[in-house]
Amino acid sequence: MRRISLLLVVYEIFDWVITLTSFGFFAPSFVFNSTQIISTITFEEQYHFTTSPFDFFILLLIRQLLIFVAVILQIFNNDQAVKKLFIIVSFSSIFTYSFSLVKFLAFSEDTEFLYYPGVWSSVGWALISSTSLVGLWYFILSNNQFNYQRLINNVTPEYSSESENSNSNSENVENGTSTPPRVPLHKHLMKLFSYCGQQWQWFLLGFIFLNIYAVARVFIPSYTAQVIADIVNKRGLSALIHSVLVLCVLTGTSSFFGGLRGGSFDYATALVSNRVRLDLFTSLVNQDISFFDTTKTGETMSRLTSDCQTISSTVSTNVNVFLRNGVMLIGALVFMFVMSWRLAMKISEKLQETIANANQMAEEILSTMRTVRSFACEKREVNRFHNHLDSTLSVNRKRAIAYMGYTWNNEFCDNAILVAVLFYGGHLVMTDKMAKEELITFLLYQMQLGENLYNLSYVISGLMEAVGASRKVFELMNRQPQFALDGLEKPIVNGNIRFENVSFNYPSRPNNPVLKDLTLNINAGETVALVGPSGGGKSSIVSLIEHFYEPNSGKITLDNIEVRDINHVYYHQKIALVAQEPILYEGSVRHNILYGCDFATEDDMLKAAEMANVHEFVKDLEKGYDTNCGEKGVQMSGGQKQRIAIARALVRNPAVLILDEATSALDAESEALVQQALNRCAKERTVLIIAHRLSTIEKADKIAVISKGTLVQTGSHRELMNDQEGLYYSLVSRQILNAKVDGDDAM
Ligand SMILES: Nc1ncnc2c1ncn2[C@@H]1O[C@H](COP(=O)(O)OP(=O)(O)OP(=O)(O)O)[C@@H](O)[C@H]1O
Repeated sequence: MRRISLLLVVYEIFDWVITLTSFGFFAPSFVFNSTQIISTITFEEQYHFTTSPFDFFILLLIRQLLIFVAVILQIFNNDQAVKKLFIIVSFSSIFTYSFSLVKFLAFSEDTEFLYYPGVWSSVGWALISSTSLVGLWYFILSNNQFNYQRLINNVTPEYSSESENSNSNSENVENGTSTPPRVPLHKHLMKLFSYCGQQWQWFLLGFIFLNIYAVARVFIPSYTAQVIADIVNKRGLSALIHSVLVLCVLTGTSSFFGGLRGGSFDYATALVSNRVRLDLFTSLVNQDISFFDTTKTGETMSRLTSDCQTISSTVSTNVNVFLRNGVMLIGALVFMFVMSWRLAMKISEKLQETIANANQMAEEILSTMRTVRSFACEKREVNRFHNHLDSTLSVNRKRAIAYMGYTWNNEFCDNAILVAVLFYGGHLVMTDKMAKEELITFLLYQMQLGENLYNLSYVISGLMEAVGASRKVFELMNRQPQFALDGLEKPIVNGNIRFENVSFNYPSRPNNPVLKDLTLNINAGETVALVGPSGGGKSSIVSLIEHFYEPNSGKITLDNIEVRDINHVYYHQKIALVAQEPILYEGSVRHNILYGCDFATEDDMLKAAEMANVHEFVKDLEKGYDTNCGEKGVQMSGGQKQRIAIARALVRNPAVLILDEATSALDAESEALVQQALNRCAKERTVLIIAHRLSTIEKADKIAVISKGTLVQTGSHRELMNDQEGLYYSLVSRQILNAKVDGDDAM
């Protein structure tokens, strides 16, 4: 509040001093005459529109009155009135701007006035103050979040700031993260432009072409007027040909360089787009796994595709348009449309959000079409998608209304100036104070000015659209993972894994302890089976060994070195996981086996494939190891996928192999093949298996029974079966361990 008041006082002092001092310079010299000020504001001299600067005094009083009312409203916190006043402020600024130009034209009726410093400073200050008043208002609004939010919410009622905040807060509480502070607009813009800055060579080249283009364009109205005047005044063919030729050269030059400019900026846009996408993708793949537990894939995809496209194309296009117009018109009516920008920004933010929701839903449904079809839910899903599209449409409707108001504003400004110039210019021509061609030239420049103003305001709203689209993108880009993968150690690994008093809960469920003070030792070379009731925490132990999460307390070590201190890439060469549902990528069998293992040779690959029983089926395929696995491995059977996944784990010759119910989804024959592969590779390394099949468990050197996040029993099958009171015994006898087995494999 203090800052705003100080700013207003400074502005008021400036306004008074410059406006009144200008009156003291209403003479063809730089000599200051204070009596001139008195005589102007007290009407001592007779008022005449073309000679008296008294109008500027009236404009000053209007501005001062508006500021006074603004301060009072601020004091009384009357946000509704603040909002309404802004419309008056905008119109007063548009009026001041238009009026000052007309007044300047009036002064210039007598060319002597053009030598009055007071004329220039009065008109100049009126133009500056008309824009700065809106700027000042913007400052007041942006310092008053509550007012601003209310203002926005009046336009998009279904997105009330309260519900928005509460939603994001509850989401964040779930995520276990705090709400990221909203990045100020200027920082946001700086970041946006820094992306353009990285491609400065292309923008510079475009800018050079642009300057040549602009210089040629600036002369076109003048020579167009010349051609019209030649025709109207019947100056003869040679004069006409001369003017037309000059016009041809000018238009040719401007078109040629205009094209080069366009091409350069277009290429720069593509480069910006690449950079933004790459940075976002890099940030995403470096996030901790808990981020992916709570973030919807469709939404992230939408950020990566449509949002990034909006950012790069709008920013670059606008840099292009802005430069083009800025070169042709310096100092413009930019701040006039502050509200339109803010609206454009907010609406675009909402729009991207609704699009992301619709995309997310569509992706989820299209990738699970079998389930949808088997439950005959097509119609239901179409309706759901329709609802999402409706929300997008409703935001689009708001945008259309905002755009309408914004166009009215622009058109009004443009046409008001045109009518004023026509009226006054017509009067000058009729009274022989101006030549016809001068008026035509003036009008053509005036139209160009209008077009430039229009384009500039378009730039601003476009930029705000980019800001809206980029908020979430930058939020994701700037998101710091909850823990860094910055370990440096590269020890020689034997494969001893220890959990020491480990407690853990998932960040998305802070109040749900998963592991409680768990201590577990897995010796190097041992095969250990984790068993226990569903939800007991077995897979969570694996996730912690994989370093997907960090424990809340306690230590997890590999050969006595904390997992977090070991180099991330090195660690995952030594520890390999075959997950319950093996994930294959689009690409050849070879590509999938060698995934993330650049150091392995073709021989290593073949050895791993043989050990995992992959070779046996690949050799019969027409393209062998070059056979495509299809998206997510759809072109492979379950057993084949599983075996390729095992080969992928083995190719890095890991010291620790983790198998998460790796054979549970297979039929007996495939299972036998996979099992054979596993038995083969269990030698010479530590193996940790989460298994429900007794046949697998029995063979383990040690069985760890995990229940409700604690280790309740350890020992060999025989030892554990001796304890008839123990959980293991009851699990086995209740046949829970072999619940997923179809008969003969069971105990
Ligand atoms: N990504 C996750 N985010 C939040 N909670 C989770 C997550 N994964 C598992 N949980 C919860 O953690 C607890 C332990 O789950 P975990 O998968 O480790 O059990 P499990 O012993 O492997 O079970 P099962 O034998 O059924 O696979 C459960 O209550 C589960 O709901």
